[in-house]
Amino acid sequence: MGMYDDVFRTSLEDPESFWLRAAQGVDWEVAPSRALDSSGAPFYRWFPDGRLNVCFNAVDRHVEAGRGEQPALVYDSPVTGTGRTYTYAQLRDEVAAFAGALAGLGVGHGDRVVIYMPMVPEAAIAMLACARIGAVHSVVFGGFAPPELAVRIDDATPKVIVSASCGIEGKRVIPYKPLLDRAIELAGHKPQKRIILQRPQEQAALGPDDLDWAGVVADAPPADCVPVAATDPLYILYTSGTTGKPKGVVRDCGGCAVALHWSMGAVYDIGPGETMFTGSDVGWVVGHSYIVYGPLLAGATTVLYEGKPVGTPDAGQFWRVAAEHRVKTMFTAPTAFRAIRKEDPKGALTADYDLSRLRYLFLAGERLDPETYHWASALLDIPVIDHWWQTETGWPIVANPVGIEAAPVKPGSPTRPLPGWDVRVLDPSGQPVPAGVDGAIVVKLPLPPGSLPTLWNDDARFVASYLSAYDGYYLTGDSGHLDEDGYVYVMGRTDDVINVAGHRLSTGSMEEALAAHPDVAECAVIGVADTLKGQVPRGFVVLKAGTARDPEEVEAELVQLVRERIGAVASLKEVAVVAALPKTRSGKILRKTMRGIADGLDEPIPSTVDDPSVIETLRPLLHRPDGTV
Ligand SMILES: CCC(=O)SCCNC(=O)CCNC(=O)[C@H](O)C(C)(C)COP(=O)(O)OP(=O)(O)OC[C@H]1O[C@@H](n2cnc3c(N)ncnc32)[C@H](O)[C@@H]1OP(=O)(O)O
Repeated sequence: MGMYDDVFRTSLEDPESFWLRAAQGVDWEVAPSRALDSSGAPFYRWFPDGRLNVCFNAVDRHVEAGRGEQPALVYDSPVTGTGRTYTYAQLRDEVAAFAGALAGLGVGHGDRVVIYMPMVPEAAIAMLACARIGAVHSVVFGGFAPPELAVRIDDATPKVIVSASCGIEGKRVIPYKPLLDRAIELAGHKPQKRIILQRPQEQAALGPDDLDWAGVVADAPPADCVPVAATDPLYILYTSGTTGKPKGVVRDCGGCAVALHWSMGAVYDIGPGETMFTGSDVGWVVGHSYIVYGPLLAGATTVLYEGKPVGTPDAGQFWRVAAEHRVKTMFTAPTAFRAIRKEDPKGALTADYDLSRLRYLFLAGERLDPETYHWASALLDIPVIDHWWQTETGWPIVANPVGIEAAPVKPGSPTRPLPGWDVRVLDPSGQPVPAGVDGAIVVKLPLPPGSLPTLWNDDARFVASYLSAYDGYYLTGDSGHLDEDGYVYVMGRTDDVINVAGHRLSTGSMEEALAAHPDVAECAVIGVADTLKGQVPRGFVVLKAGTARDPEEVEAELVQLVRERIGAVASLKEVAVVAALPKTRSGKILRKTMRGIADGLDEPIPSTVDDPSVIETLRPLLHRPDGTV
C-alpha cells in the first residue's frame, strides 16, 4: 500500500487524530483539545475550543521565528510597470498599521469589511488587517458591476468598505470610485466609512465619508493580533448560485488555517522560503487560499501579479514572473494557458527565461481539457497537475498530492480525492453508481476543516443548497464519475451555473438582467462550449408582442444591460432576438436541449416538447460550427 493510501485511509478512519496532528502546524493561543464537534450535525464545527489569530499565523509568527527579512509578498505589476517586495517584517508593519486604522474607525471582532480592490498589495494587507483584529472580510471581485456589489453589501452589512481609485485592465484604467458610489446608492445598507487607496493612474474625488488610505494609515497606532475562536468567521466570499442572489460562503478561522497550512505541503509541495505564484485574483477563492493565506501560513513567498497572461504586454509574462521570482509552484486556470497558447502556439517565449526552478504547474477553476494539458506538459516538461475544488470547499477536493506521493496522471481526471474528502458518485435515488457511470458527485459528511460551515446569515439555504439532496452528503453541484482506480472525472454542472474563463457565473442572474429590459417578453441564457474561455454565455430573447424595435438595436442594449448589471466578467457578447423559445408542454424552457445543439451534440428532442418546429427554426442559430455570430 502506498503512502497516499495510508494517509487517505487514516484521514477518514480517524479524522480526530488526523486533523489534531495537522493543527500542530499552526500556532494557537489555546490549542484545541478535540478536532470535530458533531453535536449540531449537519452543522459541524472544527477545533471548537481552540483560539488563534490567522494573521499572527500568516505573518507575525514568521517574523518571531527569524524570517522577518524573507520576502513574504512580491507585487509584480506589468500594467503599471512597478513592483515591490514586502518582507515578513514589512508586511507585519503594514498590516498592523492598517488594522490600527480599521480599529480607529470602530471596526472590531465580528464586524464586516467589504474589500473591492484591484490586484494591489493593499488588497492582501486589508484582508490580513481584518483577520488581525477579528473582523470578517468580504472581498468582491473588481470585475463585478455596482448592482452585484450592492447585493453583497446588503448581505454582509459592512461597517467599512475598502477600495481603490482604479483598477487597470490591460491598457484601460477603470475608475472604481464611481462604481463604488453607485453600489452604495443602490444598497439599502450604508457603510459608515470608505477607505480609498489613491493610485497614481487616477485620483478619486473623496466625499465626506471617504478616507484616503495613506492618511488613515499615517495616523493609526499599530494594532496587535486579537485571538478569536477557531469557529469564528475569517471571511465571507460570495459565489454564484442558481438564482440571482449570490451565496455568502463562510470560512472559519481554525479550519481555514489548519487546512490551508496542511495543503501547502501535501498538495503544492511548498514549504518555508519557497515561492508560489498563483495567477488569479484575490476576489476568487483561489486568490484567498493560494495568493494570500496558504503561502503566508506556510512561511513561503507569494507573488501577487497585476496583469494578464497575454497582452500585458505579451504571452511571456508568466514565464518572466516564474523566472524573476524563482517560482517553484505555479497555479492558474486552464483558460490562462489556452490564452497563452493562442498567442504563442509553440511556447517560443519560454526560451527567454530560466524556468529551471519551476517544479509544478497546478491548474483549476474549470475543466482542464486534455489538449491544454498535453501542450503545457510538453512545453514545460514538469508535472502539470489538474485539481478540482470549489469556493465552498476552500481547498482542493481532488488532486494529485505530490507533497505526499505523486500518482500516475490520467489526462481528463484531476486524480483521486485528497485526505479528508470522502467522495462518492450517486444516482438520483441516492445509490452509488458503478465505476465509469456518471452521477452526482457528493462528499460524505462531515466535510474536512477549511470547508464552509454554513452560508452567511442563511443556515436554511446552506441546508437547502448543499445538504438536502442526499441525506448525509454534501452536494457539489458537479456531475461525473469515478473509474476503477478511484480517479475522479468531473464532467459538468447539474444546475444552471456556468464556468466562463474560470469564473463561476449564474445564467439565472443573466436571465434576470435580460428580463428587466422593457421590450423582453421571455429569455433563456445558456452556456456553450468555447475554445478559449471553456464556456461562454449566449442569450436568446423573445420580444413583447407589438414591439416594433430593430432587433439588432435591442440585442446591443441587452449585451450592455448585462455588462451594467453583472459586470464585464459575465462575457455575454451575444444575444439573439428569436420568434419563440423551445418549451415543454408544461411551459419549461428546454435549455439543456438548446445547449446540446449549440455544442454540436446529438441532442435528443424530449418527447414532452410542445412545438418541435421551434427547435428546428432555432437550430441553425444555435449550432454554428464555423463560430460565426
Ligand atoms: C477552484 C475554485 C475556483 O474555481 S476559484 C476561481 C478561479 N478562477 C480564476 O482564477 C479566474 C481565471 N481567469 C482569469 O484570470 C482571466 O479570465 C484570464 C484568463 C486572465 C483572462 O482575463 P480577461 O482577458 O480579462 O478575460 P475575462 O473573461 O476574465 O474578462 C472578461 C471581461 O471582464 C473584464 N474584467 C476582468 N477582470 C476585471 C476586473 N478585475 N475589473 C474590471 N474588469 C475586469 C475584462 O477586461 C474583460 O472585459 P472586456 O469584455 O474585454 O471588455
